[in-house]
Amino acid sequence: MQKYEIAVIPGDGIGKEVVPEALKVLETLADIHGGLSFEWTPFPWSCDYYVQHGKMMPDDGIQTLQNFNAIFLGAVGNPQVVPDHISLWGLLINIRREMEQSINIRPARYFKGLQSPLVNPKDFDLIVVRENSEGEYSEVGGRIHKNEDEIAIQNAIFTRKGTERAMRYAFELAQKRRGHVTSATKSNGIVHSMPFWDGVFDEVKKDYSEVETASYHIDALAAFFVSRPQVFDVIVASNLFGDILTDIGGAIMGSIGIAPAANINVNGKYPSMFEPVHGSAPDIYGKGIANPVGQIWTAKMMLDHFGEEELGQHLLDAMESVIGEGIKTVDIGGAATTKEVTEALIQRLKSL
Ligand SMILES: NC(=O)c1ccc[n+]([C@@H]2O[C@H](COP(=O)([O-])OP(=O)(O)OC[C@H]3O[C@@H](n4cnc5c(N)ncnc54)[C@H](O)[C@@H]3O)[C@@H](O)[C@H]2O)c1
Ligand SMILES: O=C(O)C[C@@H](O)C(=O)O
Ligand SMILES: [K+]
Ligand SMILES: [Mn+2]
Repeated sequence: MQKYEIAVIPGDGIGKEVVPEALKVLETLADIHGGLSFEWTPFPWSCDYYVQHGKMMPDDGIQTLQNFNAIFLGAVGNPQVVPDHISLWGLLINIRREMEQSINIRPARYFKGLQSPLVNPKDFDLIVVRENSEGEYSEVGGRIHKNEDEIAIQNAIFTRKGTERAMRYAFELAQKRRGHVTSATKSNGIVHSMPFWDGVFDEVKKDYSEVETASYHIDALAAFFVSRPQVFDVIVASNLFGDILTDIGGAIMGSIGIAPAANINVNGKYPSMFEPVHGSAPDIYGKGIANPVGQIWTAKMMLDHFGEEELGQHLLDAMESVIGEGIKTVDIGGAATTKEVTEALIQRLKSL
């Protein structure tokens, strides 16, 4: 019996609604498989935890998480209670950095049965490799003076190691896919880091001569995600550019509530973390209507990471089948609740 020990952090808002649903689905898959099991260890780290303890997670939180095979997280953020930069950096970004989850992979693809807002959605199937540990996300800088003299300085950090690591990951992924990598740049406007980014890309691509490449400024690329997503295979992007592109990826599929993600530790020192692209969605929290598909597809990425690809494929097939029948939440044009979607999916998994 293969056992996977998973740290579960539902977090805030709809994270608390969709994570339990995804766990039910994973339990069903374990039963179907017969040879694997999950042991869930929940952690209440969140904005509620912050209100009680003055921090998002305990000081030894990272050490605690080290003992698991993976971390399964919902979403972080409740801006009415804790400023977003405090909650994000106190939990999500803290884990990404401390646990050296330097790559964030985020697929988007045309999904049967989903109503894409694109008038003519071609059969797109792309994956964004987002640099996840540096770039525009940096605590280097500060604020000085007050009022009209106030100054805010925010430095971006681009290391050769981190940049090359993201790019090599993208090229190796492309070798297993359709053999194309697009670089997201902005070297016309950002005069130091982005010409550097382009230079590293030009060097790295020489090692993957069979992979085709393209490079677009992020503004044009964002527009191409809308106007012709089908031309892309793998896209490599800095932390911020990747963040923005992947919300667009969700939107063109039909809803950001569907988009999955995996924060990958590539050096094997720490577990990886699985959490969907979307946030805590305070505007719909508590109504029971959050789309669980992003969290459930994220569970599929965790199964793939464990090498349980067949089980992951079974889950994806069942998801497509349920959505195709119109059992879906309001954000993608249906009327089902979070729980109704999950229940239908579980029935489908058992019957397929
Ligand atoms: N990875 C994360 O944990 C993460 C990601 C993004 C935002 N956040 C945080 O979440 C909070 C809200 O941020 P935001 O509003 O910018 O982004 P968001 O992703 O939470 O919501 C954006 C929009 O998408 C909708 N949406 C998101 N997920 C959905 C789902 N599963 N089903 C149906 N609709 C869904 C929301 O209702 C909202 O209208 C903030 O505190 C922010 O910092 C956290
Ligand atoms: O900015 C972030 O990385 C948080 C969130 O928007 C995400 O995409 O995970
Ligand atoms: K999330
Ligand atoms: Mn984001």
